[in-house]
Amino acid sequence: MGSAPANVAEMWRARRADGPATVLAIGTANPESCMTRDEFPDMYFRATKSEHLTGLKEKFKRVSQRLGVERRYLHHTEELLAAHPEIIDNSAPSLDTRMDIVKTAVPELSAKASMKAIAEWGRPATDITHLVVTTNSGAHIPGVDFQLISLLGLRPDVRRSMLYLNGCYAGAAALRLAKDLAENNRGARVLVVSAEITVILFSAPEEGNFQTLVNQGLFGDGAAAVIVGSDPVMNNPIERPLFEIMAATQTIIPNSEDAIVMYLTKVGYGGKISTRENPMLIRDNIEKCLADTFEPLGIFCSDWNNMFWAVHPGSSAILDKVDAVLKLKPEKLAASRRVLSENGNMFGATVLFILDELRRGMDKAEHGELPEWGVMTAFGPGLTVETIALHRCPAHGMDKVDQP
Ligand SMILES: CC(C)(COP(=O)(O)OP(=O)(O)OC[C@H]1O[C@@H](n2cnc3c(N)ncnc32)[C@H](O)[C@@H]1OP(=O)(O)O)[C@@H](O)C(=O)NCCC(=O)NCCSC(=O)/C=C/c1ccc(O)cc1
Repeated sequence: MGSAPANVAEMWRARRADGPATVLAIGTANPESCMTRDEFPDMYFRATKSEHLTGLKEKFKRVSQRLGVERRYLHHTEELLAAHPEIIDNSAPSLDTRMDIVKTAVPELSAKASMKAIAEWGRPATDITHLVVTTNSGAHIPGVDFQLISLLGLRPDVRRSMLYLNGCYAGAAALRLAKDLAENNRGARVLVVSAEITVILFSAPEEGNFQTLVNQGLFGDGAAAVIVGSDPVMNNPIERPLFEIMAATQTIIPNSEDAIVMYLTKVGYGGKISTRENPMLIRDNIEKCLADTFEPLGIFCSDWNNMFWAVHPGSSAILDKVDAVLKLKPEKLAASRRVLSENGNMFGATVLFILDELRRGMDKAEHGELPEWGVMTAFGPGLTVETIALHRCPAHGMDKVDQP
């Protein structure tokens, strides 16, 4: 070696960021077509030629009322379903058709959300160093991550991680991965994308199949993009830090492996969601997940109302149980309920929409009302729980750190 080698420990430290991973920008997008809870049953039973199932349609309306979804954006319009009759036939092989649809629809929706995030961030797309993409809608190689390089004009050497089929915890899992990437690679800027097009889950109503009713009343299409990086640049151009990601954990709820099971079949998704048990399993385990995430930070919270909340709204029944066990005031889950009501459950993208909703509160001069510390939590197959400790960034300069 020509020059004296640097101390290995110093070399290692120099490659790592000084500060925690920070959310620097958020963008969201939905398909154009929107259906309200009142409009959807007529379309659904007409498009699937099921209008003779009048009792089931009334039951579907009753179940839909309980799910907490007022409107949803769906890529599968009545016209698209009419053009692909195999999708409405529960016994016809339709996986190829569904995969063809999501192959372009998911990257396009992902790009729409990403462009918004990049525009807000204010730096060129070529400054993105890492890409973490997650979807349950498809399983192509090269995947959505690859398509985004040309759609967004990213560098060909952007380091990509594609997470397929992570269920509803996918968005939080992607954020957890982005945290590690940002903190372990000085100067890294990670684009996180979570996108869902639920045509993969569409099926016609059937007597005795309650699962279908829940699926068709609950899930919606959307994409969210978040830019994560440590040590925000404070000049030329300025980066605007929103939330510091202070801790991120993942755990499995004991004895819950059968609670949500999904798999691809020739007719799209198959599987089972234990609709009665899931709210209870989450209620009984959430406090331990919170303690395991916050206590290593030295935060022992005595009143969870002192935090802001981004809880994945699996359905309103799940939010009700979280509310009850943590004794939360009604406004604490307002962002989760609003996103569920306005978009449906968009799997992994949902918590990122909620984060966007929370920061909009900050932007609307409600900054003082958002507590300094907050929680993101998401649930999915496993049952897997992701829990993230968030620290709201001060509008300018540094807040002193208070215990919640
Ligand atoms: C809306 C539910 C389903 C029912 O609400 P409820 O307040 O308990 O309602 P009721 O007890 O009044 O029941 C309403 C109707 O539904 C019926 N029902 C009530 N549960 C039943 C029942 N399990 N059987 C069959 N009839 C019933 C009940 O009999 C009744 O029928 P009817 O008297 O004719 O009006 C509610 O329990 C609920 O929201 N449960 C939680 C749903 C849930 O687990 N969500 C998790 C979403 S996360 C997720 O699914 C992820 C998916 C995923 C996706 C993609 C991936 O790649 C991976 C994963």
